Amino acid sequence: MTAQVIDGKAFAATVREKVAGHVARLKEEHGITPGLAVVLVGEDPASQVYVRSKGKQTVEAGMNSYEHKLEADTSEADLLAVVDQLNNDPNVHGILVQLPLPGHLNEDLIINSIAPEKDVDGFHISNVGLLGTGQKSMVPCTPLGCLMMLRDHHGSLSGMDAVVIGRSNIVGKPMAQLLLGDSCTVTIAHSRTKDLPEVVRRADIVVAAVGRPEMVPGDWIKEGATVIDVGINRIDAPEKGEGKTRLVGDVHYESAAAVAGAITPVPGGVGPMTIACLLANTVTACCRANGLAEPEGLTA
Ligand SMILES: Nc1nc2c(c(=O)[nH]1)N[C@@H](CN(C=O)c1ccc(C(=O)N[C@@H](CCC(=O)O)C(=O)O)cc1)CN2
Repeated sequence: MTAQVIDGKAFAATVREKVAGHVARLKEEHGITPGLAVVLVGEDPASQVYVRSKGKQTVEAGMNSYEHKLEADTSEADLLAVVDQLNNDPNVHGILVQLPLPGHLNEDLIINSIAPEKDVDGFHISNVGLLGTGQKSMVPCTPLGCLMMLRDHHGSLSGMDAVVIGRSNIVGKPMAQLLLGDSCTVTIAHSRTKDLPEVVRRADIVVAAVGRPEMVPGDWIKEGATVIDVGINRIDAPEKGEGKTRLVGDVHYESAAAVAGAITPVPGGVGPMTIACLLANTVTACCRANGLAEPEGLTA
C-alpha cells in the first residue's frame, strides 16, 4: 500500500479562506473586526519566524494584528502587565504568548494570567479543564488542526483505535481528549510505555508527538492506518552539502508511507494547520465575546 498524502498546506489554505469569509461577514453585518495580539519575549529565531507568520496571516484574513515584542530580560511583572492590558482591551479578542519563554519566566503563571475567553492557544488551566470535561472551550491549535484533518479524511472517527505518542500539555494530552470526544478508543503512549511497537501496531490512527526525529518506523504501523506526524525536527543533511540541514517528523516517512493508508508529511502537514487554527480560534473567540453564532467547522 502507498499512503495517501494528507496535504496540510492545502487544507490550511481552505481553513484560512473560511476564516476570511467569517471575518468579512463580521465586518459587514456587525461592524466588528476580530483582533489577535501576539506577545514575543526575546529573540529566539524560530519564534520570530512563527510570530511574523502569525501576524501576516492574521492581516491577510482581514483581522487586526497587534504585536508586542519584549526584551529577553523582561521581568515577570512587566510581562504580566502587558497581558493585563490586553485582557482589558476590547479590540483584542485573542491573546497568545509565544513559547518557549526565556527560562526566568514562569510559563504556567503567564499563561494562566490570560483571560480564558481570549486564550486562543487553549493552554489556560480553565480551558484545559473545560476540554477534559467535554465542555465548550478554546482548543489548542495543533491538536485542533490534527482533528480537522482526521475528520476530513475519515468522516466519523467513532470506534477507531487511536494511539497518541507523547504526553505533552500542548499536544499529546489535548489530542487524546479530542479523539476521545470523537468516540475513539484512545491510548496515550510515552517513554515508559511497555512494548511501544505493539501498542502502535494496534492503532487505526497514530498521532506522533514526541519530538524525536524519525522515531516511529514503518514496521510499527498497521496496514492502512492513518498517521499524523506532529514532529518538526531539524537534522543534519550532509547529502545536501556541507552544513546543510532538513526537516523530518517523528515518523520515518518513507517506510511508514509504504504501509499506512494516509500520512501527513513534514514539512507541509500539521505545521501549517497550527497557524490556520489560531486564526479560526480568534474568530471563535470574537463571536463568543459578542454573543454571535460561532463559525461552523472551525471548532472541535
Ligand atoms: N504559544 C504558542 N507557542 C508555540 C506553539 C503554539 O501553538 N503556541 N507552537 C509551536 C510553534 N508554532 C507556532 O507557534 C509553529 C510551528 C511550526 C509551524 C509550521 O508551519 N512548520 C512548517 C515548517 C517550518 C519550517 O520550515 O521550519 C511545517 O511543518 O510545514 C507553524 C507554527 C511552538 N510554540
